[in-house]
Amino acid sequence: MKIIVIGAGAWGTALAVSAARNPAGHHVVLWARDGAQAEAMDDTRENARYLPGIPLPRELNVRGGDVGTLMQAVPQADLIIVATPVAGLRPTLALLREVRVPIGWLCKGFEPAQNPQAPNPFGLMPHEIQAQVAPALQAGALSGPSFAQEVARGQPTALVAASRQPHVRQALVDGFHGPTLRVYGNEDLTGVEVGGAVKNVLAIATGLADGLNLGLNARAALITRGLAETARLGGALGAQAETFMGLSGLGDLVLTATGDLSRNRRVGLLLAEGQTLDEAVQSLGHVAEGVYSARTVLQRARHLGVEMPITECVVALLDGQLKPVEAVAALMGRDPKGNCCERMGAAYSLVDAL
Ligand SMILES: NC(=O)c1ccc[n+]([C@@H]2O[C@H](COP(=O)([O-])OP(=O)(O)OC[C@H]3O[C@@H](n4cnc5c(N)ncnc54)[C@H](O)[C@@H]3O)[C@@H](O)[C@H]2O)c1
Ligand SMILES: O=P(O)(O)OC[C@H](O)CO
Repeated sequence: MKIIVIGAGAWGTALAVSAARNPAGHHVVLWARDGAQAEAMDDTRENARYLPGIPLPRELNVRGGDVGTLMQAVPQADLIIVATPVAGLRPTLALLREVRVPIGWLCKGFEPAQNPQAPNPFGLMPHEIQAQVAPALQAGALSGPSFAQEVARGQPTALVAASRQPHVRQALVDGFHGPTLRVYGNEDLTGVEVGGAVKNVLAIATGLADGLNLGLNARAALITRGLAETARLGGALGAQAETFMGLSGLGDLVLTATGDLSRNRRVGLLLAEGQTLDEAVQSLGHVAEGVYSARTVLQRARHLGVEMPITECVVALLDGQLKPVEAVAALMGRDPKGNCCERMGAAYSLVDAL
């Protein structure tokens, strides 16, 4: 297959490396918007800025800079991957709107509201952005628990190819399934996108709780209740409940909330250390989508009448309305409702210990 990966951040580079090493013998082009970055990567055979220490295989073609050059290469592709953050999805899909080969995006997040004055002021999920700017595309998402560094090193990983169109799912499987990377199809694109976006918000919360030494019990409570609020939002948006028990739901939530390679978890840890949000974001050097998605997730939940208490606390923290210790107290100190064993009330003593 001929595969173009647009976006040479950590994840686009890792997947391009993985596809180029695939025994199926794909022809892979990795395209960076920064021409100088592309040249440096081609010279040194390393993405020193976003994925240092991983040699780029000889088979991987690195290109960049001129969008015209990219658009010349596009007609020869069998599969196009948009590897930008959510912030780059809208313009990139608009550029590709006439393309008729399968397209997959990798970003995990909800877009911030474009125009707060509009009649429907909510930010969108990736597939909703596509429906708006490029409705005729054959498209879907590649998601699931996957740190770029591990995929690039060839460590075993399982992903989800989500699309309502079976041939798009198949193209994503054909492009990336291999000896160390398993790719499973799922038609529930909404569920996969909700899982991928909300876990980033929840990872900020677990990073914060871990940074304040609340302990492993609190972390497990946050993950469990976080999964419950993710599934509530997903259900209200039309997702299937079982998606949240799979790789792109529970799987990605556990990885991101507990794995120290996570940039979102790192934001929570840095805030707990006393850094400001700006300092935390700057020091990452990579995108942490939860920072940009949290408000939209909450807006959509409120609009649908869905309760998302952990997301509420993360938004209040990011907006500076709560200090880290106050956010954690708010997270853990909710009134128990219904079945109290299932509620955060079980963790009250952790707050008292603060
Ligand atoms: N890194 C991972 O392990 C991983 C795994 C799965 C999914 N993702 C998701 O993939 C997406 C990309 O993550 P990443 O790790 O590659 O990020 P990164 O921070 O490593 O790199 C971001 C890349 O996007 C480019 N970029 C930034 N803003 C842009 C814009 N507005 N338009 C176009 N390009 C832009 C940058 O130049 C850079 O090449 C995110 O949504 C992330 O949640 C990342
Ligand atoms: O580093 P994070 O927090 O952006 O998470 C990366 C991946 O989404 C994990 O699946």
